[in-house]
Amino acid sequence: MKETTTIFRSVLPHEPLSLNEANGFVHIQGAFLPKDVSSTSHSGESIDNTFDSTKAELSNEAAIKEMLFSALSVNEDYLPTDSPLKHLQSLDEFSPIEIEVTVEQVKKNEDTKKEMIPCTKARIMYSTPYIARDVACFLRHHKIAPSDLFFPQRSNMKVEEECKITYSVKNIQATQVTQIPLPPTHISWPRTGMPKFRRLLIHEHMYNDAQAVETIESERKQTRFVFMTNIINYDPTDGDKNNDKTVSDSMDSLDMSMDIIKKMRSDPHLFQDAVRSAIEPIIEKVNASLDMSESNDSKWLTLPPEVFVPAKKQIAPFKHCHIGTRSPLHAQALIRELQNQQITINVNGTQIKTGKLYLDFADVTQRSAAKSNRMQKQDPSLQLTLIGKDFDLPGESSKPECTSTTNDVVVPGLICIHDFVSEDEEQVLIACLTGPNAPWAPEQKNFSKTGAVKRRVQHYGYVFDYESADVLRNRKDEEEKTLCPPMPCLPGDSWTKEMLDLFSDNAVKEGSGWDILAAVVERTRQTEFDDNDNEASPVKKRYPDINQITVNEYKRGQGIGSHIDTESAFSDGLISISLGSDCVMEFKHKDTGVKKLVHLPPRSLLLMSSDARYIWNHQIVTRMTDCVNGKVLPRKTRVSLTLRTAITLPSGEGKNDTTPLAKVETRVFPPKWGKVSESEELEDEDISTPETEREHVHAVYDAIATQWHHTRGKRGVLWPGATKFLKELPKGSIVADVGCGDGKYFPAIWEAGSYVIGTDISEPLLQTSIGACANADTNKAGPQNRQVSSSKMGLNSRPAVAVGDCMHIPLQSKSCDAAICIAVMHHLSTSSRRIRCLKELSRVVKKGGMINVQAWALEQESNSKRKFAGTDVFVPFNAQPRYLNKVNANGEKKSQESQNIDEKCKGVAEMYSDAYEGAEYDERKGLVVFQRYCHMYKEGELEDLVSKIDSLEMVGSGFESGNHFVILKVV
Ligand SMILES: O=C(O)CCC(=O)C(=O)O
Ligand SMILES: [Fe+2]
Repeated sequence: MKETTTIFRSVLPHEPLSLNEANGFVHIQGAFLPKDVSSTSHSGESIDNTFDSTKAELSNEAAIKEMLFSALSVNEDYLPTDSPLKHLQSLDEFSPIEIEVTVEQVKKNEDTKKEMIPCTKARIMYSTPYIARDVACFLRHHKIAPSDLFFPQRSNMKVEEECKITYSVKNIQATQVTQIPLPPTHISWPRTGMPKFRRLLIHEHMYNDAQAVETIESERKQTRFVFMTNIINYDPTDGDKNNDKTVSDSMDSLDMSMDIIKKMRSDPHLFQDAVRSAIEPIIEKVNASLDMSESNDSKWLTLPPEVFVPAKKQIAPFKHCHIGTRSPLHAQALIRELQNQQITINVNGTQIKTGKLYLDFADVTQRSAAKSNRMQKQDPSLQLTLIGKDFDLPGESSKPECTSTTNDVVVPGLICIHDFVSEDEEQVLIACLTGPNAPWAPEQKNFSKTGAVKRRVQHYGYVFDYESADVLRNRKDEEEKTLCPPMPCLPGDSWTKEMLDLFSDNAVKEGSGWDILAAVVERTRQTEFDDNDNEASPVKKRYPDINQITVNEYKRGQGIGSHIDTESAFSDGLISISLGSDCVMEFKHKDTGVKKLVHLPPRSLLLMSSDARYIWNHQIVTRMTDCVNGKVLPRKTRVSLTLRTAITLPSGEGKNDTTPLAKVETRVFPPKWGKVSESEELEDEDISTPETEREHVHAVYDAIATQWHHTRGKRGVLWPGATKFLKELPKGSIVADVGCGDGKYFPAIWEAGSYVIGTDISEPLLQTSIGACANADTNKAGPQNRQVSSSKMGLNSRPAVAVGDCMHIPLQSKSCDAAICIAVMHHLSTSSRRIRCLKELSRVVKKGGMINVQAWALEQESNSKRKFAGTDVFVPFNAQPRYLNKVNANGEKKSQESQNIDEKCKGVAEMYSDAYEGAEYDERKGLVVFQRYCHMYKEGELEDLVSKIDSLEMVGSGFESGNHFVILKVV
């Protein structure tokens, strides 16, 4: 960390965090000491003072820094399950950026003034103040002792052995600190950034308790935040060409051209200014009634309130805003005057009538505090006392993010079966249907990049064409490549229920989502549904002809407009299976308009038949939460399976004389769009790079290279098996490290007395493997040094590295004595490419030479935080924009050089998600989330591949740290 004279101060409990601050800092104290400084160990035993600082390569402070860095960094798997740190480490971005450590003597306490004890202080820098806050809260709330931080890793920590660090028993004291000076007055809040708001819970501040009010007043002075919603109910997803013309809650009187929406989208200040001028008169009225002579604070009361508008990317960007007021009186006046009102706002000269406004108090205090408060009971009646004036509670529709509840819904023909799918099945199904092999309908293949979020869909068997509202085998132009993927089916027929369950259990173990989908379809076809429509003579209903699946993915906040599924396209009996999230489906009678709200829990099956299918519209309203029997259920990503029977309808005849279309099914997984080649063999020969790998492997590593090296490579956690393999090679071997990445294994190869030639397809990653050359003069080969130092090597040389694809390793045949290929094969997406990689390894290694291949395993240890729900999955990587390569304002990649964008970190993060395919922007954290394609190897799978190659002999195989490995000999 750079020397700095800037003073750090604690962040106050109610202080809004500043987005001006690119980094966040946590200060921890009083915990861990090198043995030579302290006199007793944490267990109270006296310790030997054998610490020899001349032996240690690092100073005490540097050693502690090293350990802290390692302990607080996210490390794949090496923390035991019971470590409290596991919780914190579930996210990559929690890795510290810099740590500054000082060890000093401090007075023990005031009474024993003389007694000085050693104390360690560290200031840890994180990428944003929000992460720093999370870490500080975590350390405090979990009462983390130094031993919790370090002990679990002892075996992995050479530094610890060398430096003999000892621990005090006291918990680590953690505070969030900042360099930003306190605002000069209590009335200011950051104007340039958006504070993170949350709803203010009534009981939190107990406004009806005079004493509490006083305390809060003195703490937070006069600032109050108000949330206002239903301003403009414009939802950009409404315009989709779906069968679902969204009948959102939009107000009837809204008469607004797309033009003004476009203008507002390009300049959110227009909306902000419009709201600000609309509320100004109310504030002025309050100000006029105030006695300005009363208090010193009077001058600030006249300051205007601040309007915070949602970020551009929000689904309903002009629906709500937050208003920061200078006084509780302002806030109350706004809530009183505007509650349930429709007002007219002036956007750049255009008059827009708002919906019925709903306002409530909001806050910017810590989320964790809010969370614990939320556990306490809430009394909704307090809402009225709070505002201090009787007025009608806003109607259901104007309540933000919440629906009302309906118990015992009766819609004739509607049946909901809970737990139709098991939790295990659900997990694997979701991983498969949202994973790398999912055949999204072409126009919706990409992750959403703009505000107009499109629901992604998949079709199997028949395409539902949203334009013609009909079912088609292929899309309009009849081209073969537009043939829709067939439905996955079971092997053979005559499946009993027991056989189905067994089959599905096994598919769960094998991570095969397609088999589970096939089993769930068959289970549905076999289900006998009660007929709640016809209680007098109950007949069971069955739908054995189901021949079409539509998969809908609803990201949080997405929905589907009110509709009745096309009658001429599908028979009676529509089935919707919900996965991943609760949701409320709204049914509205076609003629009477009667509405019924139905709660669909995850894993449930909903059958719409007879009336429910033909005379009730169904809809999922776009919103973030649902309210079921008084309980607010936040929505998560919901994946639904709509199972239907596509039909031909002879003209002129009734809906009962329909013929189901033929089933189109397959056992070739993953089902794909287009004509499936007759001979699978032919396809197997193809080793060209699939798009999935380009976007979700190559581009990702190029983009994240710097961070990868910084947060993972540098810590140099090596698989012991690989190190052992290297040690056993004859000294002086030339070792090809295929897919060497940032050269994590280079020092180990050197230490084993061999020479390395590293190849990798990612040039930026390869750059980091040679970048540490400048450290050659420190004479150290260590985790910080990828290559070998001058003293050890006799030469000031760098390792030989080359950019190259493992499909064509850029080395001559038989040029190496051995090869390692670690964590590479799990990024290859076809079996032909996996076989080719092994063939290439065997080609470059001499006869008799050894090869070590390691790849991620489907089967993870029970204590691992990694769990893979399928064989082909996306594994997210949270990237901090500051590490990413440069992009310009249009989201185009500019160059490979990495840049420092501390200042504008948050603001530009969005651009990165535009520049990189398969990356999404996490707004809350200001991070770019990349999805890495991974194929998880089942036990024995590597061995099977090896057996296909004559020139390779299996010498050993095994499992370590979540990976399968094979040791091969070239014969
Ligand atoms: O997602 C759902 O549950 C319903 C989907 C639906 O109504 C449709 O695809 O027609
Ligand atoms: Fe539908």
